[in-house]
Amino acid sequence: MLVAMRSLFDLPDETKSRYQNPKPYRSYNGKCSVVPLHESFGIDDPHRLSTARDFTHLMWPHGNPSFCEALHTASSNMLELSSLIMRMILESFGMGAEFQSHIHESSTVFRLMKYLVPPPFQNTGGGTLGMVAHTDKNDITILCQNDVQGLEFIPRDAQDKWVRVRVPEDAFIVIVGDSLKAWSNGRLHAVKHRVVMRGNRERYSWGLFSIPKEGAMIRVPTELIDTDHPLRYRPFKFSDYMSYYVSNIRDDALEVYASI
Ligand SMILES: O=C(O)CCC(=O)C(=O)O
Ligand SMILES: [Fe+2]
Repeated sequence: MLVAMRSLFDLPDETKSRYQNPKPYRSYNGKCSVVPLHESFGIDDPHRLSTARDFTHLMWPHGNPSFCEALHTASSNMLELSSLIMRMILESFGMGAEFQSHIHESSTVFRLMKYLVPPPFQNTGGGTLGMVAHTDKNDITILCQNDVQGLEFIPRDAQDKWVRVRVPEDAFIVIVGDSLKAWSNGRLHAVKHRVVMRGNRERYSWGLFSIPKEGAMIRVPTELIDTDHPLRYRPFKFSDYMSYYVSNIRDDALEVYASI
């Protein structure tokens, strides 16, 4: 996957910019003014071979079978892992029977990300922001990276204290997003995270974002409401929440949008 990603990000900017998609966080996004070190693509469902082929063909009209194979295989395997983890989460709440409907109601976005080395004048001890602080909006995210660290998060009860994650080699990171937080009635925490670049090596990361399908409703199941856990979120359509977020980017979007 890393070899494949290098070949993708090494393409000329004009080629990468051919990838446009009206949905948020999909189109090629390169070196924007807020986070100039960051470049990314978001591809819907490349575990479907036809999607992986279409994307590959757009970037390499003469073909690039090894890229296509890497994209298709990584996204298929990470989808399997994501489904397994989702099944474990549902079972831990005694709701394993919901798994089939969850699968039926989800789709995926596979994101490919590169972070450049900060320029010398910015490459100081504090580091340079590679991705702004956010919570993921989807259900769960599975991330992989090369051996360049940079991910930071705020632990659940530590107001604004950023902690650096040291991701072991070949490990996956699993992040709960706002949708799963809302569905679980706040039992699961959607962690705030960001990327900070330090040092002199480029960082590559790639992730599978499991997303509620267009039109899917996020509704707290009655089994997860009791006197210790009164209902915290009203039912909402994921796509409406996404539209709200995109036009009102704010840290507490879920609470403002859906809390009771
Ligand atoms: O690059 C990373 O490790 C983090 C990416 C991330 O948080 C995201 O795409 O939502
Ligand atoms: Fe994220």
